[in-house]
Amino acid sequence: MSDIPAPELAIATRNLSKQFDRLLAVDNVDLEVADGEVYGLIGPNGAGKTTLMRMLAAIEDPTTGDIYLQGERLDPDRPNPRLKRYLGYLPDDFPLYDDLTVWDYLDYFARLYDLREPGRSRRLLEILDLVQLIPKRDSLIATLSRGMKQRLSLGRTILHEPVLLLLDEPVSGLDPIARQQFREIIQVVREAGMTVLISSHILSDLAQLCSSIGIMELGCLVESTSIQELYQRLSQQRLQISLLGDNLAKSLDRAIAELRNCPQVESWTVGDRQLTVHFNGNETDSANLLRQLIQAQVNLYQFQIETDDLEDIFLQLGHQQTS
Ligand SMILES: Nc1ncnc2c1ncn2[C@@H]1O[C@H](COP(=O)(O)OP(=O)(O)OP(=O)(O)O)[C@@H](O)[C@H]1O
Repeated sequence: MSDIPAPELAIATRNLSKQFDRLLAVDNVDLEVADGEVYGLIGPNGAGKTTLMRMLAAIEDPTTGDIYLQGERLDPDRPNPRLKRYLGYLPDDFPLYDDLTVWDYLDYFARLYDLREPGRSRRLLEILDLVQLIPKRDSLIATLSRGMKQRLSLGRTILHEPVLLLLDEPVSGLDPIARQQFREIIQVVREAGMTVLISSHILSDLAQLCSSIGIMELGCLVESTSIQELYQRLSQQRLQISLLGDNLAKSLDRAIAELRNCPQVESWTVGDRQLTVHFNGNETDSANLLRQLIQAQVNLYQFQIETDDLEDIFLQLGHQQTS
């Protein structure tokens, strides 16, 4: 791809690469993120996600290739102040100043962005409300929990009303409640029209948040597609059939005979009082199979359809390093 990308793409890269000495950290990446998307970037440790984000944030210069933000080329040799204003970048290791209060910290950055009063205080209050930190406005940053600190960092990132957010592992180390709070904020930000590129190893979070997913491996973007398309193409369906202990051997024989006769059954494994069946049928097919099992007097107490989630799909693709 070497065409000029369409302006409705919030991000487009063309043949983007980054070489560190002999290591090609980002290898010829053509990334496209449409306006208004939440795009999840996943991949094993060292795949090149942070390096890619740092180039998009204009912190790292590409070795080769081009970056377009909102259709406009990011020129590494020029300061690009307008493009940088589009962007809010939350790195994975951004320092907070422990002995400032929450308010003073945000106020400091608001001044750097040249926000003037009375708009500045209004914006700070809006941000504190969004990141659920109004009760903490006068607390020292040192006294905040990790989740609060991450929400404060996110608040700092969106102070200047960017249209594109780059979030590098923003939920790592957060507990489930803190992650949920973070997801809620991202939903609000998305509804406000921002485009979000987010990297994470917590794939269940990305599955809930993202409209598209990109998978990086050894510097290459090996998948980039909508989450629906990814599920349609790669998600497998399983039936879990749990058997009662009474007459278990007989039940198992009868169940296996029915599975053999069912054209939608691809294979099965037998566990402890449990059959896991790879099944490619629809709801009617599974209803028919259930009826057959009951008519054959299989002593079952559970018959459940399960579908691969994003983590299953990722592992299935062989990217074993992600937690
Ligand atoms: N400044 C640098 N100098 C030399 N090598 C670097 C530099 N920055 C990154 N790398 C290397 O580039 C590769 C990609 O690193 P990067 O941090 O982009 O991966 P990642 O996908 O973000 O990993 P993680 O999931 O662990 O954060 C790694 O092998 C890393 O060691």
